[in-house]
Amino acid sequence: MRAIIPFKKCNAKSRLGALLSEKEREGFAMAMLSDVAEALISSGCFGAIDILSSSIIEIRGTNIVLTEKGLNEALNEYLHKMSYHSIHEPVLIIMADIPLVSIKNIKNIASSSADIVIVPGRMGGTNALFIRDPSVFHVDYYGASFLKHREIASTNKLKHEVFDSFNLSTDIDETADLAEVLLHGTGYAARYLRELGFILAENGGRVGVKRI
Ligand SMILES: Nc1nc2c(ncn2[C@@H]2O[C@H](COP(=O)(O)OP(=O)(O)OP(=O)(O)O)[C@@H](O)[C@H]2O)c(=O)[nH]1
Ligand SMILES: C[C@H](OP(=O)(O)O)C(=O)O
Repeated sequence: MRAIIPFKKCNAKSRLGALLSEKEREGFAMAMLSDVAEALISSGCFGAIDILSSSIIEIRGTNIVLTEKGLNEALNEYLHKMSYHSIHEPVLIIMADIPLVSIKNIKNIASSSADIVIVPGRMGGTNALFIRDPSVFHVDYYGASFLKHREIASTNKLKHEVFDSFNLSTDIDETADLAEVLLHGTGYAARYLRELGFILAENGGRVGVKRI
């Protein structure tokens, strides 16, 4: 089985622009990517971990596949190339912005008997996708991609499962999401935010963050 992480480094996490400079957003995106890569490596489930990006990135135990294409185009080209080269191997596509992911989460997905495992992100996204046979599936991210991926699986008559997990559904997109990293994170991303001076703060009854 192989893992694929799409990763945008240039102007990464633009929705966090109110609190973090461009350089800090890139650093934070790299820290989250490192957490995801570490969980994948430690799970021992993958023969290869490929990062699809337009930037040259070095993370121990991973390969970089350079591409200038957008998210969907890059991933679908990757899947298509696997079929073209007769590589019949399941893949796990996993986003780089889910730093709470655990080794157990990865092992649970990898042990599923379904053809497709869809891990929803909050507000309609797809945070991870296990695809047993990449020749019969394509991705369609953005918008309500969770619904689109479920539809693609149904149309292709593939047995699919929805994976329910707090860690995996927590993608870090907006300012409020940073609180989840400080509350639950134990890795690079949580450390990065703390080093920048982020702490938890009361925010009208809910927990938010502030920078000191
Ligand atoms: N290779 C590649 N990966 C991408 C691209 N756009 C987003 N990604 C990755 O896809 C995943 C989900 O993307 P988003 O949540 O939109 O992250 P983002 O684009 O850094 O954040 P925003 O700028 O706030 O939209 C993350 O792992 C990103 O690094 C792209 O154009 N190419
Ligand atoms: C790429 C997109 O990510 P979001 O913008 O929902 O974090 C999705 O999951 O379809």
